[in-house]
Amino acid sequence: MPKIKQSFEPSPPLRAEKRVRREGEDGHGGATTTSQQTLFNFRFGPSRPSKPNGLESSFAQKGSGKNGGDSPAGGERLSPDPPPTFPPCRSTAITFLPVSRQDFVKRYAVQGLPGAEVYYKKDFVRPKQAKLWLKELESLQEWYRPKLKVYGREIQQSRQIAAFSTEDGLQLKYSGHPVIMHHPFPPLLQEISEILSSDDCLGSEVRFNHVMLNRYQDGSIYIGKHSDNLENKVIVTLSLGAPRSWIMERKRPQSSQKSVATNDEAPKVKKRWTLENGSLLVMQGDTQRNYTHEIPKELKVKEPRISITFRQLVFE
Ligand SMILES: O=C(O)CCC(=O)C(=O)O
Ligand SMILES: [Fe+2]
Repeated sequence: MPKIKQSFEPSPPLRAEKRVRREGEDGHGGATTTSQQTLFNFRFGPSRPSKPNGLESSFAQKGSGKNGGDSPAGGERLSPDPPPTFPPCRSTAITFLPVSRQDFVKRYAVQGLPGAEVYYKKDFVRPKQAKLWLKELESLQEWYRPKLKVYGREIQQSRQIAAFSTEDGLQLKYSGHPVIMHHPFPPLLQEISEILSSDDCLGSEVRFNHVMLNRYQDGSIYIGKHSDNLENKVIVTLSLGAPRSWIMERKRPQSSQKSVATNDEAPKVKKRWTLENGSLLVMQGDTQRNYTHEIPKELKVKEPRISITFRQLVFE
């Protein structure tokens, strides 16, 4: 694959490109252009720093041609490059690391949220591509509305969800109920996950073992103020469809954490912005510990939205 220097616009991932062609022909939006530039917008910055902790990237190895394909000096090349190999430990013991690309974190850090580590890129995927992905995800068979127990009564959640993991046996509770977890990721989610975990994007050290989808039929469907479990070390949300408001609010400090000098509580911190169609949001670090988030009701919104939340679920 030819490498374009000074640019972080990756070559089109082959499968993603084929997929768009096929869907254009199917009439879902009719976009038949296959140029990467019209679909994705991963340009994060001018330079790619070296990988943190000296980790070797399995993605970087793919195109390096170093896996046995190099011939000895002056020697004849006897066999074609073998298929790429991966470090043997990767399939069983995956290392999870947060997003650390300096070009990304500097450029997309959300200001004004002390004690949180949040990044937002408004135009991660072209709006047309985001709509195509929304359509494809809507046809998944795994959507369901969990039943929740509220004051002893069973009610059905209005928001549809679908959950997937990379490994069998990953269990999760959702409002006290076991989540119906499927594995592996469906092809589209696997493709997007690989795009995110690439050196052209968030970095090959940023990997995911769980994805939770949320479907908001319209603005009457919402998600109340909450924090996700601390096991969610990194959550990367791709928003598809209707733009929706997003509110983050600092949790009230415990009384013991009040300023001793003034006995004042820490000032309220609340921030609201819109998660656009095709946008990318990253939450990591102490964000869940210190902040709640929510998507409020907005009755003026008439279109559906799907959020894909790629997660690093790590139980310590
Ligand atoms: O839909 C979203 O963007 C947020 C979903 C969310 O907060 C969650 O699934 O925990
Ligand atoms: Fe959440």
